Amino acid sequence: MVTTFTPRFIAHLTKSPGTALLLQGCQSLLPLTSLLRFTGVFFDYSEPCFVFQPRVSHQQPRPQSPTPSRLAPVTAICQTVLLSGYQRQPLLDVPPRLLLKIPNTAPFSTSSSHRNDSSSSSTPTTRNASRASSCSGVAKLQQPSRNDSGDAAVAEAGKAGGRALDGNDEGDLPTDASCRHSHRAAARKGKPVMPQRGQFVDWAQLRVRGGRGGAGRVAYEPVGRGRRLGAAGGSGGGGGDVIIRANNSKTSLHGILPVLVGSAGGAGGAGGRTGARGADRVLDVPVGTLVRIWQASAAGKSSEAGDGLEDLEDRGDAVADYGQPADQEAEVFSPSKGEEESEADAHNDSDEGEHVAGDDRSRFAIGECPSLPPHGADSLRFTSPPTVEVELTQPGQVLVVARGGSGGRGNQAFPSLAGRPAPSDCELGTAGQEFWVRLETRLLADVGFVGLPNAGKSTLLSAITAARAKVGSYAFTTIRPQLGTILYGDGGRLVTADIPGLVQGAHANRGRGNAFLRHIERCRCMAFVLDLSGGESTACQVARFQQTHTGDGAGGDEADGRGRAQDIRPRQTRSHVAAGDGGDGGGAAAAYGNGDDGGETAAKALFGVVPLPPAEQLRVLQEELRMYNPELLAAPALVVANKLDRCSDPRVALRDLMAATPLPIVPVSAAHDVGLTRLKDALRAIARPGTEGFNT
Ligand SMILES: Nc1nc2c(ncn2[C@@H]2O[C@H](COP(=O)(O)OP(=O)(O)OP(=O)(O)O)[C@@H](O)[C@H]2O)c(=O)[nH]1
Ligand SMILES: [Mg+2]
Repeated sequence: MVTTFTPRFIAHLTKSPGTALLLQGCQSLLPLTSLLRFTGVFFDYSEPCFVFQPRVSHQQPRPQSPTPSRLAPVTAICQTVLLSGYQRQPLLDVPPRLLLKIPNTAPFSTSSSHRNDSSSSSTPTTRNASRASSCSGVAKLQQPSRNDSGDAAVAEAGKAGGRALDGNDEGDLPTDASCRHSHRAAARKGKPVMPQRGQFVDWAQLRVRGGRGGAGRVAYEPVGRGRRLGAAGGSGGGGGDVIIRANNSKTSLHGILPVLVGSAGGAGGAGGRTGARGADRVLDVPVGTLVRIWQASAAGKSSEAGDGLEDLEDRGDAVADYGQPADQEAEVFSPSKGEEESEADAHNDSDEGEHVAGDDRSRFAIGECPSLPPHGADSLRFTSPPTVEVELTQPGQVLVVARGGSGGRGNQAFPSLAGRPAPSDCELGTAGQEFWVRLETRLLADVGFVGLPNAGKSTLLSAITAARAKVGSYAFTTIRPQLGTILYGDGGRLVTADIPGLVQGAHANRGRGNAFLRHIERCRCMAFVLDLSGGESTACQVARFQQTHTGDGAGGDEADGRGRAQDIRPRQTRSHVAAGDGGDGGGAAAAYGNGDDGGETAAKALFGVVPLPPAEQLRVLQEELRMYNPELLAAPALVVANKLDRCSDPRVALRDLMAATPLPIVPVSAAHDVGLTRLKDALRAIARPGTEGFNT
């Protein structure tokens, strides 16, 4: 019996919850890096070893050391991966329950290091050696789920039984510095780290390259007695494109590979045959994904980044033809209604990086970004505005992000002069276009919980759904949106989203507000979660503090926003307030840090806790939404007056709140399970009017 490994299969394995990769000594990290690229999961390259221990589902794993004979196929597998490169999906045939081990005796044999790690002072080899003894363990790999492409948000959340889709703790896109940090931290503790399937990942960045065109052929018409007749060498086929397609069944950008390359075109053949066109590489993304494209102009620099492309293919003369300012819209095509349905069905199983045969190209309505002068900047790694910015708003919309190179001409295409021998010239194919792409998506939920930090949104989500959101008595506990599903007795369900807390000035990206606000745009309705006691709603003070001490706040470029957002979480280990040391907003907000009380004491010491009346909280929130996008306020909404138990005089507080807003108000205590049934009915009534009535 033989188990077949494809990169997609490996990706499935690594996405499956409970799947583990075990790290022990490695012989060569080169195969390792290739495997990792295929899986889309980046581990710290300094980790000394990787063990893949696949097992057949009905059999128990057999913990044992690999024998030399078992080690043999590993090399073959790695070589297959390397040789096939990114051109084709290699098929790796190994016996089941094979323990794959790459001993750590050879030096680091590639110049590639982790993306953005090139500045690190210690070499991978050094770090590798220093940590070689720290890792051990047993790998458990599960068979992938066949139906991995995911359903709509409702189904996804429902399938998970309200399981948290957030990635608060571990497992995220490989390109995030903070994620790498957490990987390292976890790995130091001997824990394998990998993304959890179903996590909501709202952005990804990757490099795309069209496939190289096939080479032309030198051939001649059938010869007789050594005589050369006319030229008959065909031209090479064009390289495959890299295409991004909006897919209704996708809800997250989870598991997107960091590099996508179209297949190379086939070489020309004798008898004037043109080479086959390379297969397209199609990346399915959720509907509503914003695609930003940067020209990969700094070829040398990007190769330093260690993505390994240069090892597999000559860089050639990839011509960047994106030069369009971001405010101009690129042309995107949508399929007709009928096509859309059939497309969705036909590609339900599609995954990131799926190859689509050249013949199928006609089935896609392909939109192309217009050709414009190349951008002049040397490095466009998300430090400058994107050259193209497109939002895929309709299911089935496709965008060609990198065109494949054209095939080289065969000798048949060269002019032959009368009386002269047939031409013996031919051309190589040209390289495909190459770009950096950043994807951003927004979650789709029925109800979004919007509130200041610490208002109790996550507590509420955990109380009314099966999701287990992280709760902390400090601001910015939640830094990524999280989904949960409310299940009703009659079978109804409602997808709710816990949006990270907004601070005053969020519309100007303070406290990474833009990244959070854009999720609210995709919520059908809103529940403003207010702290009825007002005591812990220190967000406004945080913003004020940041403004005073940094002049800038915690906002900033979204490309590094995630790292900052992590920074602005309190540092639990700090025992005193580090006021005023923040070079940026993150440092300032870290001033909250104070282990036991979650920073409350520190906040009080800094600001003096002036309870923020619920009506004022609501005003701040609505103002931020209005400044960000006035249309948001038109969405159906209600007010959740949380922390009823903490309020000294709830009647007065509620009366004041009712005087301040016409919105329905539902008093609850999420922590003490008070008023939650009523809240669920109220949420249903605004999200699905007519299905349930309620009174406030
Ligand atoms: N007494 C009381 N405390 C509550 C209630 N709801 C939440 N809390 C507490 O309030 C604190 C903040 O709760 P979270 O759910 O983390 O607040 P959040 O709005 O998600 O905060 P961010 O993620 O920072 O935006 C925690 O200490 C909770 O235990 C409640 O109904 N009563
Ligand atoms: Mg929270």
